[in-house]
Amino acid sequence: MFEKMKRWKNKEEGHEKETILQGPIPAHVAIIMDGNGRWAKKRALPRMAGHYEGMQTVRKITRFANELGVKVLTLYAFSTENWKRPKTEVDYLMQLPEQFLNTFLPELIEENVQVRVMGHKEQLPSHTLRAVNKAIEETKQNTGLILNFALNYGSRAEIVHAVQKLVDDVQNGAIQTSDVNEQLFHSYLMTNDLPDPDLLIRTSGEIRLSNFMLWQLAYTEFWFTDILWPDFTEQHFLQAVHEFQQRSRRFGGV
Ligand SMILES: CCc1cc(N2CCCCCC2)n2ncc(-c3ccc(F)cc3)c2n1
Repeated sequence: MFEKMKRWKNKEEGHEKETILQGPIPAHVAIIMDGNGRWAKKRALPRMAGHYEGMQTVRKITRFANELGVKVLTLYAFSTENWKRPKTEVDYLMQLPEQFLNTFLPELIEENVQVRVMGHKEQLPSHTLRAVNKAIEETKQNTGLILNFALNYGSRAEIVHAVQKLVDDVQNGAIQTSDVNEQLFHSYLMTNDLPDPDLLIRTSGEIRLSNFMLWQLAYTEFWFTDILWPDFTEQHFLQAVHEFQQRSRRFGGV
């Protein structure tokens, strides 16, 4: 009876962190942080207010994932397609890394978090690049959670760039065509020293990958939620990890 009541409580009120910690914790969690504009629109606020609130959720979920023992947290912060947004919005977005790091870098260092950025950094505004490079440099010795921001990132561009480098290496004799396999190809990707994501979370009800980590997500468990990113909480994160723990993962086997 007690166990039934406890299961009912977990189902009704969410999952206890202690219960989740008894099961496998996904080593690499990737999140497509969607719904910031819609969150603002629902409140008759400018879109930038949704991005600002979404940034607060980044801090909250980073702390919590680190507490849970997640090893890598990859956050899709800006896609190569986002440049098409209005200039005022892009300009606002491009100052968020500085705003986030100016506020939270001391806390990230305190919590032993290592900041990384994957994407085509060379196209970022110099002020943005300066801020992220400073954070990368100041946290590169940290051994806790790897906080990996996908910034000006597009998976198809990543794959094409990997093929170009691989073809160059075959042509200059660094490798043979017969050497090429999935493991070697992975070494040419931006995530070459990271494990593939075990769990992908996408918020705001969109059910698509949006050109995100197309190679790396081949065996990843997907968890989609209607929750808008600014409203995403530790409890939602626990729910996603709980569902991850419930799924038998077969990697294509039986
Ligand atoms: C450049 C676009 C962008 C957008 C953004 N949003 C807006 C869209 C998604 C929701 C989260 C808030 N955040 N939040 C943190 C960063 C960030 C990036 C790199 C870094 F080293 C430190 C922080 C961020 N970057």
